[in-house]
Amino acid sequence: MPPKTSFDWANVRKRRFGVWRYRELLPISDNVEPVTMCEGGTPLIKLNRAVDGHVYVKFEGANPTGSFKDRGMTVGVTIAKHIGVKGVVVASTGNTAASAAAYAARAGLACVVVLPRGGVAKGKLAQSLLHGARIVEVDGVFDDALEEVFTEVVINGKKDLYPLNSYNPWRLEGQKTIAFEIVDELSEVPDAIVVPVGNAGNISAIWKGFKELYNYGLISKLPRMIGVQAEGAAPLVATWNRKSETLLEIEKPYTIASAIRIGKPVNWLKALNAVKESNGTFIAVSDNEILNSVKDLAQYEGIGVEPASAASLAGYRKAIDLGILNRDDSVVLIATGHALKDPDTISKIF
Ligand SMILES: Cc1ncc(COP(=O)(O)O)c(C=O)c1O
Ligand SMILES: N[C@@H](CCOP(=O)(O)O)C(=O)O
Repeated sequence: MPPKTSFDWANVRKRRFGVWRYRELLPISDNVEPVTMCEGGTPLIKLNRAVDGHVYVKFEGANPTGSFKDRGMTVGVTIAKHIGVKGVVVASTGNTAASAAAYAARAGLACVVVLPRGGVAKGKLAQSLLHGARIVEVDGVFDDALEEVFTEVVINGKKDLYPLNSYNPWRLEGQKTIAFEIVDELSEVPDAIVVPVGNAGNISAIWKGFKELYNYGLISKLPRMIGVQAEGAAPLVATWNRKSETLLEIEKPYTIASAIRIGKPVNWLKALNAVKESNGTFIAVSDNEILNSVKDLAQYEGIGVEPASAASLAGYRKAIDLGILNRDDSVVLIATGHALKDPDTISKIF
């Protein structure tokens, strides 16, 4: 017998479509007021021309700051405000920073963003500035920025700044609602979910969401989780392919998709478990395949995404070629961020 929950699809569907529709499945008591901007409730768009078959894009670029990070931030910043911290801190390739800055502003909290110098797309940097974050730049890549947050804030215990990268479990609680929305809208579970992977929080969170629905008896099957990384920044693909029990880190990750230019994903073990338990896999795609997918989503479907987001379409195509997925499988591709985030890279396509 599955455990009991007061959650009921018919009831929750009376509420606005978005993260807080699923409040019964978020571990936050009713008396806590959310810091929200109506995040989530993003479009699930069936692809007509870029690929054949039953393939949908979950367009997370439609969130308030233009990426899926807002789902995690609404919950994380709600908790930060509730526990009474002065501010929040994140390391970021740009989207986490933009989202943290916006939600902190809304909550009246300070925000410090630690960024890899020269490694953040223009649109994202502008968002952090716009929302009043304090920007600290470090030499190196995202992993060095996260190390800085770990040593300065977590290890040295600067208690007035609350860390909000995706090792913070509240972030994943918000992001798991992607799974709830997919089931809510399709009224069934797709055969596979294809997710671009960087720090590996999102794939872990989405799997957590599906498993919760399953464990509560609200769905009767689980999807396969397919994680996609860029060839030059694919520590999880290497770890998976070589069946390593420790993470095979990449010291100098590089890909044109700066959002997933990450060599030491903090959620690597959760992500490996998600893929293993779901009978999924990790796939590497080239920068060219990513850029072609950006163009195809834009020009065949009208969907404008930043490069990292298009890794899901590139990964889907590769999964079909390799026989990992069939053309008649129903598949949801997570398109993680909006095209306007990274105009410079996109203009290089043409
Ligand atoms: C646009 C975009 N796509 C994908 C990812 C990867 O998500 P995750 O770090 O949760 O694996 C990120 C951030 O890391 C991102 O900003
Ligand atoms: N691409 C991410 C990297 C950090 O991810 P997080 O989910 O751990 O915050 C970003 O936008 O910074």
